[in-house]
Amino acid sequence: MTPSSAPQPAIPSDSLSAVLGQAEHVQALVDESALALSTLNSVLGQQSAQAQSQEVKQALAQSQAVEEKVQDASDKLVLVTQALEGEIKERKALDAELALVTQQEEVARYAALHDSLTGLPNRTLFNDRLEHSLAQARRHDLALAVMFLDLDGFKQVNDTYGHDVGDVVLKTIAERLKENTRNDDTVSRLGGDEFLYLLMGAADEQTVANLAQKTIHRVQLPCQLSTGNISVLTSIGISLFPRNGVTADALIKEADAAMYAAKRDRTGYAFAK
Ligand SMILES: Nc1nc2c(ncn2[C@@H]2O[C@H](COP(=O)(O)OP(=O)(O)OP(=O)(O)O)[C@@H](O)[C@H]2O)c(=O)[nH]1
Repeated sequence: MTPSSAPQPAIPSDSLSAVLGQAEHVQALVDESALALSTLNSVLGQQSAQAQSQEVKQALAQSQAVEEKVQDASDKLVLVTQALEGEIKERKALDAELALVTQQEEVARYAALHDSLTGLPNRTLFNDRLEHSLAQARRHDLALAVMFLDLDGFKQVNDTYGHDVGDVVLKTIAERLKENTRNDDTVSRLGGDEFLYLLMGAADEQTVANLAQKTIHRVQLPCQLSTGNISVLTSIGISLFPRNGVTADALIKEADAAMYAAKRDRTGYAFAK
């Protein structure tokens, strides 16, 4: 993911740190040369002016001029190094800001696509995966099924034990549904006590019916809570691609209607007509 709002540094701080290392190395060499020249000049300068030959006087004057230049270069290098250090500090702050923005964008993206209570994919992500799976199913002539789950009498759990206990039950059931899901499949929480299940490559009706039966069984296993064991039942409606619809909306609608029939007739699960 490329964060859009984060400022982008032109040169990474690592590269600048390498340049700073080189500048410090040059600084050390220049300082060394300045010291050597200064020592030499002071030794030469200690001879009395009369004792100095014309050549020595000239060499000394040149050498002193070079010493001044080297010292000047050393002073400038100090300024360059300081500027580089300041730049690196700024770049590091920028890097940290960039990492934070990236992390915040990831958190926001996750939150936008998942249910906050159970951590399951939400309706948006489910729709996205269903659309994608439908495209694959059309292209490769694959079967696909949508199961719509709605817990039975869940309101009673909230009313009897409180909303917090209801939340724990929802999380426990979500965990079981997730464990029951194969890699290609997706289980999502639609909201409230409703879940959607996308089954890829559902070979035949009997296989889907078996999975629905297994899911009903897993959901109704007692949830062991500190307040005692709570069991909830679920009703499941199933729609098949392409028999009951060829779009995501149609398949979910048909599965929803079948779920109501299963709830009404107390059959556990029902296929869309
Ligand atoms: N604890 C908890 N309860 C929720 C949450 N979201 C929705 N509910 C409750 O879940 C219940 C769902 O309503 P219904 O599906 O009509 O309740 P039900 O008793 O299962 O009804 P049937 O499906 O007809 O059996 C309502 O009581 C909501 O208040 C949630 O996040 N946590």
